[in-house]
Amino acid sequence: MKVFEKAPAKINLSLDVLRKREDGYHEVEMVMTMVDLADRIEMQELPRDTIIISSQAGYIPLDEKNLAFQAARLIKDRYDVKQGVYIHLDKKIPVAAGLAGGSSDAAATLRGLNRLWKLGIPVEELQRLGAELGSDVPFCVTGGTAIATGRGEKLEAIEAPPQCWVILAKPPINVSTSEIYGKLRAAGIQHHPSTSAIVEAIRQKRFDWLCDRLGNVLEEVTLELYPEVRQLKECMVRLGADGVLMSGSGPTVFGLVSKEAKVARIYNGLRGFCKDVYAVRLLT
Ligand SMILES: C[C@@](CO)(OP(=O)(O)O)[C@H](O)COP(=O)(O)OP(=O)(O)OC[C@H]1O[C@@H](n2ccc(N)nc2=O)[C@H](O)[C@@H]1O
Ligand SMILES: Nc1ncnc2c1ncn2[C@@H]1O[C@H](COP(=O)(O)OP(=O)(O)O)[C@@H](O)[C@H]1O
Repeated sequence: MKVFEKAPAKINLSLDVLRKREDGYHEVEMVMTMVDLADRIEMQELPRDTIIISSQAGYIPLDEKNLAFQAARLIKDRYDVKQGVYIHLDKKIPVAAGLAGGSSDAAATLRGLNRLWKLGIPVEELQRLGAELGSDVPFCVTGGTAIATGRGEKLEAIEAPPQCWVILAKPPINVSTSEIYGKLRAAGIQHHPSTSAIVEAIRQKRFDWLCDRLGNVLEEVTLELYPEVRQLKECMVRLGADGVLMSGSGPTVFGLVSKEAKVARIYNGLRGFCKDVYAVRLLT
C-alpha cells in the first residue's frame, strides 16, 4: 500500500524571543501560517524492517540525518512497527531557507505513516512526537495559522489571515538556525513585535494593519551577518510589496501583496536579483 502527503512551507508573520532558557533553547512567541508551496511525500510499505529515503533533490541527506527518516524511525520504535517503508521526497521547498521544509516533511511523514500503518495516533500525540524531532514540527503537523510559544511547540490555533499573494525570495546563501539564535542577545532586543497586535489585525481582517505589524527579532542578527538579505528586503519594499519580512532565521524574505496586478512586476524585479523566487497564495 502507498500513501501521499503534502508538506507545505511555513512563514512567520511575527517572531519574538522572550528569553534564553537554561536548556539552550529560546522562549519564543510567533504567529505562523502556511503557504501554497509544498513538498510531496510518497510512502510505500516494505515487508523488510528498513527505512529507505529517496529524493530528486541532490542537496539533502538521504540517511538518518533526514528529518523524514527520523520521523519514520520514531514512529516505528514507539509503536513497535515491524514493517519497513520507502519514502520518496519530491522537494519543492528550498532547503535551509527559514521555511521549515525539513520540519514539514517530518510532520507529513508522521501523518502519512499513521494512516499507512493504521495506528490511530491522535493528532496531539503526533505533535508530541513531532516536538522530539524539532521545534517547528508540531506546528507543521496541523498547519493552519497558530500562535506558537514555548520553544515553538505550544500551539493555539487562530483564524487565517486575509487572503493575499506571498512572494518568497531566497538569496543563494545557507543560514544555520542555531548560529542565528546563538548570536542573538535576547536581553538586548530593542524592538519586540507585538503578537497581540498581529492577532488583532488578523481577527479584524485588516490586511493593512497586518502588513504594518509584521516583525521578526532574528532579522537583526541575520541582516547584520548577510547584507544581501537586507538588500533583498529593501528591493522587495521598493518593488511595492505591501508588507515585507524575513521568515524564521532566514534567509528567505517574503512579501505580502493584496493586488494580483502587482505580483508579476515584483516577481520579475526579484528574479533579476536572485534565482529562487516564488509567487504563491496563503493556505487558508
Ligand atoms: C527559527 C524558526 C522559526 O519558526 O524556524 P526556521 O528558521 O528554522 O525555519 C524555528 O524557531 C526553528 O525551529 P527548528 O528549525 O525546528 O529548530 P530546532 O531543530 O528545534 O533547533 C535548532 C537549533 O535552533 C535553536 N533554537 C531553536 C528553537 C528555539 N525556540 N530556540 C532555539 O534556540 C537551538 O540552538 C537549536 O539547537
Ligand atoms: N527532508 C528534509 N528536507 C530538507 N532539509 C532537510 C531534510 N531533512 C534534513 N534536512 C536538513 O535540515 C536542515 C534545515 O533544513 P530546512 O528544514 O529546509 O530549513 P529551515 O529549518 O531553515 O526551515 C538542512 O541543513 C537540511 O540538510
